[in-house]
Amino acid sequence: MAVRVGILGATGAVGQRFIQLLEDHPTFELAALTASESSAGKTYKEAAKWRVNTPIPEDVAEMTVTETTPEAVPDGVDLLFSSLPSGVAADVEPGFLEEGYVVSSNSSNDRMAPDVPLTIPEVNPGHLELIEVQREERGWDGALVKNPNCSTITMVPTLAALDQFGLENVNVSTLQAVSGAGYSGVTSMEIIDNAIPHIGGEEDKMETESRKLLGDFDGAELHLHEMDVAASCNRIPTLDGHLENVFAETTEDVSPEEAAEAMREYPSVDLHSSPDQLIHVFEDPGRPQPRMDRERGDGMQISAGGIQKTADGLKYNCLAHNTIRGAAGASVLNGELLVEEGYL
Ligand SMILES: NC(=O)C1=CN([C@@H]2O[C@H](COP(=O)(O)OP(=O)(O)OC[C@H]3O[C@@H](n4cnc5c(N)ncnc54)[C@H](OP(=O)(O)O)[C@@H]3O)[C@@H](O)[C@H]2O)C=CC1
Ligand SMILES: N[C@@H](CC(=O)OP(=O)(O)O)C(=O)O
Repeated sequence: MAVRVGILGATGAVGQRFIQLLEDHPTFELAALTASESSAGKTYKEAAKWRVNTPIPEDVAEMTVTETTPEAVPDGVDLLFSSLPSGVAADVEPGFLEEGYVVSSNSSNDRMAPDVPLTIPEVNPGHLELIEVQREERGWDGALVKNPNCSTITMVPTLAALDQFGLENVNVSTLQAVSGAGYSGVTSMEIIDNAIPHIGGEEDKMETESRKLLGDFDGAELHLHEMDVAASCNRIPTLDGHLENVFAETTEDVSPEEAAEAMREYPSVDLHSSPDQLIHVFEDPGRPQPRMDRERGDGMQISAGGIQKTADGLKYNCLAHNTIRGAAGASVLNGELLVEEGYL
């Protein structure tokens, strides 16, 4: 079954990744591209400054970009991927949901709303059932699903694997690539020969979203995981791939070997964009590294390594591609889950 999809914010950095990932997708057929008023009416190749490392698909290059309104989206589109700036998304996403669209959104607005599923299909697919609560409370026929922040999604699968040992406190320090800030986010003068020890809003997102992702949904309400999470977020001069140093305290004693096995064996799911193995664990303590490991599993696999014991638990490093697993790929995977679960 082909599902006709659209991209809200299709000309942006994440929008371009969506187009790349949707080329030759077995289920999704791209039928709508939206952006701001200044791009509307132009062909995609005129409107977008294409910066992805594969050519614009020829058919997409000639498609006309429309305004980001429900009326502008052609008939027959059922699923929308959203990569709008979060302030814009907060204003316009509800209009699409009221018109009955299913929206898989990468934008950060509403991620912590109690009736919005924040999902990683391999970690908490059951949270999708919050859609029923959402429809009841908001009175719309559509469905809004969010994927987490790119730094959060890099760490959470590894924590999900360790949760069986009783996660109590988690501290994490990040080394984040410049693409996370968008093409014009940090200037070369700011970042070359430098590191910036602050990324606005990022620490709070890691501290809250991770507890929601690992929380329990009881059929009516979602209860956050009880662990405490403290994050320190840093921008470094890599292009893509967020590397993170995690310190996890557990109630049970766990050896590095047991932790590595738990991560390696943490199950993936049978969806097109999900890697065969969710977490690759390196023996070499010098891995993972952004340049060498971000493309693993077509950018969808999480890498981990350097697992060592601490007084109260473990420390290790993890890494993921921030604009694929951390953004567009995460939304596409959520779209595949929505299809699998019958929401489309
Ligand atoms: N860059 C990244 O790696 C990551 C980004 N994100 C999040 O994804 C979202 C998009 O980020 P990114 O792609 O970098 O952003 P960009 O600025 O590159 O792209 C923004 C997109 O939104 C459109 N847009 C802007 N304003 C409006 C408006 N008023 N009405 C309709 N469309 C509008 C733009 O269209 P136009 O070209 O016409 O201006 C463009 O298509 C953000 O919420 C960001 O926080 C999340 C994870 C990673
Ligand atoms: N803040 C992230 C990217 C981002 O836009 O995150 P979010 O999806 O939470 O808005 C980074 O700079 O790497």
